[in-house]
Amino acid sequence: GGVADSSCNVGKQASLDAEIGTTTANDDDYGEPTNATSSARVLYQAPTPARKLDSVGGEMGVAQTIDVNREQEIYEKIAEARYYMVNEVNIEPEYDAVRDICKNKHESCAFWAMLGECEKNPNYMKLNCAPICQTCDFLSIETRCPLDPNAVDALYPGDITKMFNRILTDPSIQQYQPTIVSRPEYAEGDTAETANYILGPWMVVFENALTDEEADRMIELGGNEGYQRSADVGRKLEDGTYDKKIYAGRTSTNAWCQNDCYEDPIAKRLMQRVEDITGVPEPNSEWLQLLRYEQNQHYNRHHDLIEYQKERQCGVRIFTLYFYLNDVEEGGGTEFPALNLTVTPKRGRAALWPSVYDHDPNLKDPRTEHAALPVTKGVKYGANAWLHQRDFKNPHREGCN
Ligand SMILES: O=C(O)CCC(=O)C(=O)O
Ligand SMILES: [Fe+2]
Repeated sequence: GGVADSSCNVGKQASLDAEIGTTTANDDDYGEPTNATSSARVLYQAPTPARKLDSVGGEMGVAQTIDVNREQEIYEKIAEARYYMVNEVNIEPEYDAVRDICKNKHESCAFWAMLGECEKNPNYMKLNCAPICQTCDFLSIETRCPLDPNAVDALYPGDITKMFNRILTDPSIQQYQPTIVSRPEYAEGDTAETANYILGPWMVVFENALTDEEADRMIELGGNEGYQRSADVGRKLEDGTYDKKIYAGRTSTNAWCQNDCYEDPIAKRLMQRVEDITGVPEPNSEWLQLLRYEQNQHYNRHHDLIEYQKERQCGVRIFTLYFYLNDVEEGGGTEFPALNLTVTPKRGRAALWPSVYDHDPNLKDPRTEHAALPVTKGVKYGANAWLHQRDFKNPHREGCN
């Protein structure tokens, strides 16, 4: 089985593509950007027609077009880039991972670099004109998105037990009606005969995690954002990010509670509740994933933890808080095979489980593998809150994670 796709990479390409539209330059003086709408590319096409020399810079990716008015400066840029590629990138071991992918991807890279765009529009230029900007190192996500050595984790060893004990005792949380379904040891006074829970990882079901109005509103917000076929984590790409893959083992549709949904007062209240219940700061949470299963749709046995995120700024997923948003006519339970446990969907209910061990909160706890059983009658709506060791939202906006 795979793992549920995280919203980690969503929107990255779109924002990179958008960047180039903001590249501006002054008509009379190439050096000074203005707020004029003309892009460097448009500017380049007038007043003198381009002269395309296929041989110039072609060994560093796309051959560069030469503007006859700025010929000398563009040739200089290309010569400097060649020197950098031959004497640094092709030799130094630190470039091993990026050497083969460091290419100028646009014919105007040298022209733009001559205008100072590597500094003015770095997000686009450093990725798409890396030889000319001399930023091949930027093509590896480890370099582009370095880990902060001072970042604080949400969980250290022992914190999961503390958290669940707080959930069971803190008066402000009892309104959500937590019941323990699994815990590592018997509570004081309980025995195998009297306990109505199993021995396993910590797991709690809340009978009243959200009101009917809140549940209905979340379903409606998902509809507004638009439900699309759910994906899993796919292949690793050249720059260290991951593809998404559609597969027959996960047939639901989902929406992400970003943008308008994220600003909705009821969605905001729910995100705040996730923080209140778990104590994990809101920025550590992915945007709520709003799910819709029609008849026969399901999600095969899988684990929510995504291994590669251990090395990313957000860290691994540590908890899932899963909300059931409607009553399902038949089927659609969440099955935990290792625990011999199935949570039945019911509007207002939620289940909370860790993806990691209490003694090592960066290590996957395989006991919380689970599946969404097929809906056999009716429709099922749910919502995933996936909580990470560290800040998820801000790195995501930078194209990291
Ligand atoms: O729909 C469910 O019951 C569980 C969904 C799930 O496990 C997931 O989306 O990762
Ligand atoms: Fe899951």
